[in-house]
Formats: sequence, structure tokens, C-alpha cells
Amino acid sequence: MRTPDFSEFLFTRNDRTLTVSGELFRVCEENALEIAQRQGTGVVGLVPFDPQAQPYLVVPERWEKTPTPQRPVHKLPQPSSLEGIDNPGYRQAVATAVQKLNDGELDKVVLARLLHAKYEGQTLDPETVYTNLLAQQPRAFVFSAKLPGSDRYLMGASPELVFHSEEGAFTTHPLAGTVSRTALAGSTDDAQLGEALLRSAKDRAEHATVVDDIRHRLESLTEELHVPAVPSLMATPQLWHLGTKIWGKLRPGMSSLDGARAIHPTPAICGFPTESALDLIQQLENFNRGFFGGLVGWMDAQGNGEWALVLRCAEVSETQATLFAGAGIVEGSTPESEHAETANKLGSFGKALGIDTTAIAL
Ligand SMILES: C=C(O[C@@H]1C=C(C(=O)O)C=C[C@H]1O)C(=O)O
Repeated sequence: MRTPDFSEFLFTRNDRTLTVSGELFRVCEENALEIAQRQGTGVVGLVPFDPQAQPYLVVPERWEKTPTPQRPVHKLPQPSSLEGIDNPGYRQAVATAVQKLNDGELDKVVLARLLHAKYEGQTLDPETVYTNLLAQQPRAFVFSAKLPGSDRYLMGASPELVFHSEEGAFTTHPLAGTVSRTALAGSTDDAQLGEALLRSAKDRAEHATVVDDIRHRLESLTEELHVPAVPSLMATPQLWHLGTKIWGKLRPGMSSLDGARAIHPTPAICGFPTESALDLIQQLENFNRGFFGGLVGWMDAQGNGEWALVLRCAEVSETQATLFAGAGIVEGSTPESEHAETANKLGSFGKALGIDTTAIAL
């Protein structure tokens, strides 16, 4: 049975959670703000990874920001089957991509894979998955959106801000370059893993590709643009990332969604050059990303708002969860290391379900 009061859209940042209620009016991007103004609320929704595909944007009848619920982690039933822990097809795809990178066809491509958890004879409660994510990933953008025309929720705990803007002042915080925090968080070994990532030439080059492309795309849309010369470390409970906080001032009349759209999909989730990476993803991934790698967020009727990257996420129903994770493939990547990196990324959502995504016997 579905929990009756579990909102169809939730977006949590720190101690505040945005929830919607009442009717949800589906809108197109062009008139979304006008309708939000009339309704006296705002716009929430999802933009797919494919920049040409239709976004799912709604103006809710009511919306409110409430204190984020604080609940202990709840143990969920173990899945009756798990498919995709070991994914030889993914390793093969990475090997093919590395060949193309070596041939100079492109600089970077992000390849993703899936993990399917099925729950036969037991019920997975989406709301409990959400509260587990909140408890385990307190610094992330934690979101849940009921997918249109289905009984599934797209949920996740994303560490990556694609675009925040308020009265023209904007921030974007791309992440690219990752290492797993295998040592105890806060220990010397843990800090050393982070420091090694900061010094890694491979990861720095991968990160620079992302920042350069974002800078290039924002130049003509901004009155002020500040791009730090070097990345800094960003930690999730599972991983270290390289991140760069870029900020400035948008040209008048641009909404937070306009800003996010201008840089989406960044090379952090797609690759570079964008068109070649999009083509290669379509060739090598054996599933449709849908909203994975897209945008999730909200904006008020003035266009101020916040859009995060749809990452560390899964499509969840009462009978199954399909988890998504990808990794940036660059020169020097290996099938094994990218398989391991995606296993660790799957682990951030896996933890909310109580499943080990790295238990692979090679
Ligand atoms: C693709 C994912 O993460 C992205 C890829 C990263 C990388 O390759 O280093 C880092 C952060 C994200 O931009 C994912 O979590 O699924």
C-alpha cells in the first residue's frame, strides 16, 4: 500500500525540505514562470539527461518548505535478487571507449551502468528509502519525484549542484575526479587519499575539461564570472571528489533553469566534446538514461532556484529498485578501475537499501 502522505516531489537541502501538495499542473519550459506566478507557487521537476528530450516540470497547487524530518536509519528487507553487481558488459564498454580516446576521437566520455534489486514477496517502502537517504547523506541534495504515469519514484542523494541563482547571483559546483574513501572518515589515511586525488594528473585533467567547458558556455550569459584556478576537495560519506565552485552574475532576465540548461549536460556527466560523447553514450550504454544524469530542482515565480544533478539515485517502486552510476572515462582509465568506481558510487544509494554493491568476486 502506498503511504498516502508521501509527497509527489521532495527536495531537501540541509534542514529544509520542499514538498508539494494538491494538484500538479504540468507546464512547458516557456510558460512555466508565468503559470507559477498566477498560481502563487513555483516550478519543480526534472530535466532528462538528453538535452533534446522533454522535461517534466510542474507548477504545484501548493508548496511549502518544512523542517527536514530526522529519523533513524530503518532496516529494509533484503532484495530477493540483485543483478548487475558484476557487469562484464560495462568493462567492455569502458575498453571500447578508451580505444576511441586513444585514437583521439574525443577527450572524455561518462559511461554508466545499472544495478537491479528485486523484492519478491516483500514490500519496499519508498518513504523509508527517502528517510534513510536523509539520515545517511545529510549534506547532499536529497530528492524524490514520482515519475509521470508510473508507480515509480526517482530518488537520490546528489552531491552536485548544477545551478543556484538568486536575483542574478549564481553558483555552479561541478564535480569530476573521484576516489573512494576506503579509510576511516577523518583519519590520516582518509586525508591522504584526498590529497593524492588533488595531486593526480589524470583527475586534474579530467576536472579541467569540465571547468573549461562550463566557463566557455557561461561567458556570453553572464555579467560577472569567477572561476577558481584550481579545484578543491569535496567529500561525501563514501567518496572524495575534485570540485570547483564557479560563481558570478547572470545577465538580466535569466532564470536558474536557464542557467542550468545553458551548461547541461556538463562534461561531468556527459563528456567532451559534448556531441561526440552523447553519440558514444548512446552506442555503448545498453539502457536509456531517462532522468539519470539530468536535473532536479525548483524555482520560484521569479526564477530564483536550485537545480542539482540527478546522481547517486534509483528508480524505486514497492517491488524493485534500479540504481544508476557512471564514471568519467579519460585517457589512462581502465575497465577494472571504472567498474570499481561505479560500484562505490552505487554504494551510496545501496547503503540506504542496506545492500553491498561492491561484493564482487573477479
Ligand atoms: C556519473 C556520476 O558522477 C559524476 C562523475 C564523477 C567522476 O567521474 O569523477 C564525479 C562526480 C559526478 O559528476 C555518478 O555518480 O553516477
